[in-house]
Amino acid sequence: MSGPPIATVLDGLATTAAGLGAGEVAIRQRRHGPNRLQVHRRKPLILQFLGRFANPLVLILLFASGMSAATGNVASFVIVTVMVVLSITLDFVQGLRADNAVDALRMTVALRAQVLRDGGEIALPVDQLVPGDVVRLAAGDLVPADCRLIEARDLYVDQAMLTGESYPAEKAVAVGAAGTGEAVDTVFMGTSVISGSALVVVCRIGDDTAFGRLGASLTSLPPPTAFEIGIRHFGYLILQLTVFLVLFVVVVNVAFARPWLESLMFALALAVGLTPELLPMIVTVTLSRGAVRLAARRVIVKRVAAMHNLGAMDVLCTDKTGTLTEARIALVRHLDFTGAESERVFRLAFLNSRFESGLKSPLDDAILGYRDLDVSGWTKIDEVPFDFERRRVSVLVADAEERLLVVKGAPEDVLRQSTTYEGADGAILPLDAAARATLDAQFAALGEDGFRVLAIASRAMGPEHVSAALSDESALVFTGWAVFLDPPKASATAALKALHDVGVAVKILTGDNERVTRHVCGELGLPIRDLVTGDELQAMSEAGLRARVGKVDVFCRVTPQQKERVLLACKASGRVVGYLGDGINDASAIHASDVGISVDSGADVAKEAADLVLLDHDLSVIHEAVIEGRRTVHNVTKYILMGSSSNFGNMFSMAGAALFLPFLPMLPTQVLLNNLLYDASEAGVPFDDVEDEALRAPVHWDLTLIRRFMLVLGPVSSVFDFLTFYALIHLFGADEALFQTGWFIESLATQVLVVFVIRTRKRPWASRPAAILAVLSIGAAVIGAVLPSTPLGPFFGFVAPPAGFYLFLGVAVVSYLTLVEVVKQAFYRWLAPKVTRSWVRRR
Ligand SMILES: Nc1ncnc2c1ncn2[C@@H]1O[C@H](COP(=O)(O)OP(=O)(O)OP(=O)(O)O)[C@@H](O)[C@H]1O
Ligand SMILES: [Mg+2]
Repeated sequence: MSGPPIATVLDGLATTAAGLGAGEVAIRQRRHGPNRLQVHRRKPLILQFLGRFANPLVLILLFASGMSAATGNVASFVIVTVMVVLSITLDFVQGLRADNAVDALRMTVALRAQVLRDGGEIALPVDQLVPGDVVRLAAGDLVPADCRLIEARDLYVDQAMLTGESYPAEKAVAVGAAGTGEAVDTVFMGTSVISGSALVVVCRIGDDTAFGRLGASLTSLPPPTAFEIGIRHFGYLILQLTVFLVLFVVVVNVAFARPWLESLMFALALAVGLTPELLPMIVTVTLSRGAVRLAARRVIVKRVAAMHNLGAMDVLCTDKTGTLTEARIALVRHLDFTGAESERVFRLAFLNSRFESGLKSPLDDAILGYRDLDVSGWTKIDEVPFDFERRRVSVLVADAEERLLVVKGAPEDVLRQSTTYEGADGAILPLDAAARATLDAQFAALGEDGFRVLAIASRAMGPEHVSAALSDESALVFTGWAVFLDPPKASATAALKALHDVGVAVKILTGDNERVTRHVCGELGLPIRDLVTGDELQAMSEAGLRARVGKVDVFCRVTPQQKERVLLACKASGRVVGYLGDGINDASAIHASDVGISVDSGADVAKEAADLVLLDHDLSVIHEAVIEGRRTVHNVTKYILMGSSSNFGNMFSMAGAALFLPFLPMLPTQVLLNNLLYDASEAGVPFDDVEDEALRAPVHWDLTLIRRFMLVLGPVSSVFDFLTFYALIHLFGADEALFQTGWFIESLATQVLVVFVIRTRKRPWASRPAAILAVLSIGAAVIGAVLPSTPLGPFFGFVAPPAGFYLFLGVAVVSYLTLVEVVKQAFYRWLAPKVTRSWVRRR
């Protein structure tokens, strides 16, 4: 890793064990700035705004209108410019407000570090760290900056993010100054603590870190969701149509030897009209609105794009502790081989939990919280930290008389390493088949009653034994059971039912054993069709797992890797899969899922990998999040269906009209005004309501549906346009200006008001639109109808239409909407594709 050696950077950073004082922190904050990466900072607002103009269509349009200004048509230039600026501003302001809202929410779940300052220890958002801060690291933490170790115990970090090495790297305080190199006593930003603990001093922050200097290359964006890909494909579809229409119009006009500049501007205005330029804004605003609504339920959406996957999610995998059970685990018994309460068992369990320095689990908290014990006579010599493969933890401790390796862990795993047991009066007896059978029966009985159990074992060590290793965890003496109660959560049953009712299947992926899990499921009324254990999983082929995974409701005694494997198999079988978990052992599964969910109190690595963070560890809010996700997909789809049917039909007929009319069917500025009013009316779509029926099942983005909708309803709109042409010319004897005016009014009214039909699959009157959408849509239609008769009219080249025209307009609009309604009903009954599972996001 490049950059100045950390030792040099450290010079002059006088740090005491008390941490920095407030005054010093302020000075350093001013000098070094926030501990944040450049790539995560936003561009200045003005650049963001100007960036919106860097759209080829807009540029050509501005250029062309500049040309026409040069040839005398200044009004057109002014109108085009104002319209472009207005439209971009509408988009920009709405989008910005949405982004700000989401950012503010994200801040509330920002990662925090345990920092020593002013003699105390506090949790601070990591961006407030300065060089010289003293930070405490524990298993599951993300390293917040480049730091040098002051103290470390069995510290292993995952540096794959920086070095690509997938195996854990051991870190230790360097002994002596020489020859340390940079890596062994240094931990880097972006890496994570796998096990052990440390006290470190911050040396480099933000862009000065090794991670920061690698720049944007590493902090690559997550792969797009299927919804994002779908939207992109929709963009391509529109682009093809646009190119086709523009070329068509230009060729026709050139063939008829019409004024080329005006023809070009007309073609460009059509292109602008066709482009769903509001789409990004609609998507952003819809998502952020969803995120804000969820925040009220104390669910923070970290990555808004995941909302769509949430709407499509049909399987939710979850861990057990804290989600399905109360997080408050209690130690209730400490039993010896005979099944009697034993002080010795408690003392060993207590020693183990007390001296264990790695990952503290709720089980440790339960042991330490049970009763205080004086262990001042004991010193800790070494430890073999807990990991989720071994499922046990050992500490090597000594007092005046003896030196002991104390082991506690999952009964299966501890018993496998035990050869003897402590009998009633402290006698060490061989763990023969009969004794094992007794223990198995005890363990089974406790599990049957829903108790979680850890086995406690020990091994006497000689004084020459100064460190503990994995190989010491053998020939153990089984001592007894620590028995815990982890009662099911009262609210979980209702939460599970709510999810089931809206088409989300729940699977449990737990590191705990089968009996306890069955017991919890029984209490919660969760049926188990099929159950697979980690050992069975190990023997299963990928294809075998994929075929079976759909019916398996519970996976137990699974390792973190197996959790991830189950998730990937589930995804590969065509499901959109969420994962809810809070531990280090859940991080890779969260990462592999379509919707990763964690809790605020969870491990850093789990929070970091998650798309959603729950402020309360509560399953019931997931149901609401799912509904919110579905709502966003529905509202974005509405906008797209609007744009691709009615708006598309209008632009299409305009291009067609250019064929046989001796003049332009609408002036370029009128086309742009039409488009602006249409856009303004659509700005209400993100706020629209979605009927309950549409929220009852997972929703999938479906380009086939959109394409068919376009092909069926686009022509319906065109038929009406041509009827209007006919009426204007033959009923009202329209000249150029009246024709353009009449068609402006009619096309705007139809394409804006059709939202009331398209927004629902039900009858329009059976589903009420949001007030804002109704006001904007009706407002746009009315403005369009009235504007030509106002003093502003002539400015746009309009004339006041005769009274009879408005009668015609009323009839035309009503019959158009009726026809669309009839076609819509037929479409959803016969033509719409049945729900496909084609859009599963793959990472
Ligand atoms: N601190 C500990 N000391 C000893 N053994 C432990 C400790 N924590 C966990 N274990 C063992 O490891 C097993 C798996 O851990 P844990 O239950 O936390 O996994 P999990 O997958 O997160 O489960 P859950 O779904 O209940 O959250 C436990 O059932 C227990 O046997
Ligand atoms: Mg867990």
